[in-house]
Amino acid sequence: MQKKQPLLITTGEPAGIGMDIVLILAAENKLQDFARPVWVTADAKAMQTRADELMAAGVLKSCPPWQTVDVNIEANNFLKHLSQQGADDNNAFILLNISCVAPVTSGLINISNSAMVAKQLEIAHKLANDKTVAAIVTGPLQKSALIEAGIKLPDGTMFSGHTEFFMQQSGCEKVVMMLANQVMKVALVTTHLALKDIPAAITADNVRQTVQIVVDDMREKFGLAQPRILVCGLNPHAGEGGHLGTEEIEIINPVLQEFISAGVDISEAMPADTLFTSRHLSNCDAVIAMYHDQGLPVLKSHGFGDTVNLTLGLPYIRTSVDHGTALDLAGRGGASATSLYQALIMANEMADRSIVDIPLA
Ligand SMILES: NC(=O)c1ccc[n+]([C@@H]2O[C@H](COP(=O)([O-])OP(=O)(O)OC[C@H]3O[C@@H](n4cnc5c(N)ncnc54)[C@H](O)[C@@H]3O)[C@@H](O)[C@H]2O)c1
Ligand SMILES: N[C@H](C(=O)O)[C@H](O)COP(=O)(O)O
Repeated sequence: MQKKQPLLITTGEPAGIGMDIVLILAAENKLQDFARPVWVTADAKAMQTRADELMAAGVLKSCPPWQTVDVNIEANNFLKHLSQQGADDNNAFILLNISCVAPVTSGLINISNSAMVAKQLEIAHKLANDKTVAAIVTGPLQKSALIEAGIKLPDGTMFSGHTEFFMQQSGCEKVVMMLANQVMKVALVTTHLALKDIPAAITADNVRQTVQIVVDDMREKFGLAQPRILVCGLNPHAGEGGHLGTEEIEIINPVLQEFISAGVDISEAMPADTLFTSRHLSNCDAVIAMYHDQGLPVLKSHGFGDTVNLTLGLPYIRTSVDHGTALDLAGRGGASATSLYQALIMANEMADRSIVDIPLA
C-alpha cells in the first residue's frame, strides 16, 4: 500500500515539555490518527529518560513504542537512508536521533544543547523543502537559550524564533505568523520585536505584504475564496483621527484602500480594543494585528492550549504549539498535549488539501 508523506515533529528544547507532549499523544495512540507516518526529532537517550520520568510520575501507564534511527541529513535519498536502517511504520513514531552534547535535565536549560535545537530546525527545513515530509510541526524552544548560546538566524542577526528562522532559510522576504483557534484567527504584521522598534516596522510594504499573504493563504490553506479580514490600528482608538498617532492615516489605511479597491473584503484600521468583541469577530475570518502582544493575549485568553501557531507564506506547511517550554512541568506531569494535537490535525488537513502531497513508494 502506498503511504502519504510523513508529518515531522521537532521536540525543540530538550529540557522543556516538547518530548513530554509527544510521549503523551503516542501513549494515547493519537499519533496514529493521521494516515501518515510521524517522525520526531529528539535525543534518543533523553526521550527514554523522559518516558521513564513520566511513568514514575504516573502520567504514562507504559512506554509507548517508537523506533530510533540515526540522521544523516547529507544522504541524497533520505528515505533510502532510513530504510537502510530498517525503519518501518509499525511503531507510534520514528525518532530521528540528534544527540545532545550535554546530559539533559528536565526543567533545567543547558545552553550546550542549543546547537542540537538549531540542528532540528535545519533538518526540518531541509526535509520539508525537498518534500520528503508533508509538514513540519514544531514543539517549543527557549529563544533565550539559543541567543545565549550564540546561535544566529541565517542572516547573522539575533535568533528570534522559528518563524524568522524558516523565513530566512527558505529565502522568503516576508512570512506571516498566524495563531488560530475555534474563536478567532489572528495574523501579525510584526513578530518578535521589542515594543520600541514596532512603529518603524509598520511600513507600507510590510502592511501590504502581510495582507497579501493572509489573503492568499486564507484561500489556499483554509479554502476560503473571499476571506473577511479586520485590521487593527497601531494606536489607541486607531489614532483618534490623527490626534493619537498618524500611522493609520499615513501608512495603514492607504494600503488597505488598495485592497478594498481591488475587491478584497477588508476593513480600514479599527480600534483594537473594540475589534476583539464578539460582534466583530462573528463576522470575520481573520484579524490582522500590528504586533505580538496586541493580538496574541486576546487570542490565547480564548483557548490557550487549543490554539495552533502557523506560518503563512512559506513554501511548505509549518504549524506549531501555542505554548512555550513550560520548564516547570517537564518530566513531572501537568503538560497538556492538546495544542500539539491540534497542530498535527491542521498540518495533516493542509497537507491533504495541498497538491504537492506525493505518495511514498
Ligand atoms: N512555539 C515556541 O517555540 C514557543 C512559544 C511560546 C513561547 N516560547 C518560549 O518558551 C519560553 C517560556 O515562555 P513562557 O514562560 O512565556 O511561556 P510558557 O508557555 O512556557 O509557560 C507559560 C505558563 O503556561 C504553562 N504551560 C505552558 N504550556 C503548557 C502546556 N502544554 N500544558 C499546561 N501548561 C502549560 C506553563 O507551565 C507556565 O505556567 C520562552 O523562551 C519563550 O520564548 C516558545
Ligand atoms: N509568538 C509565538 C507565541 O506566542 O506562541 C511564539 O513565540 C513562537 O514563535 P515561533 O513559532 O516563531 O518560534
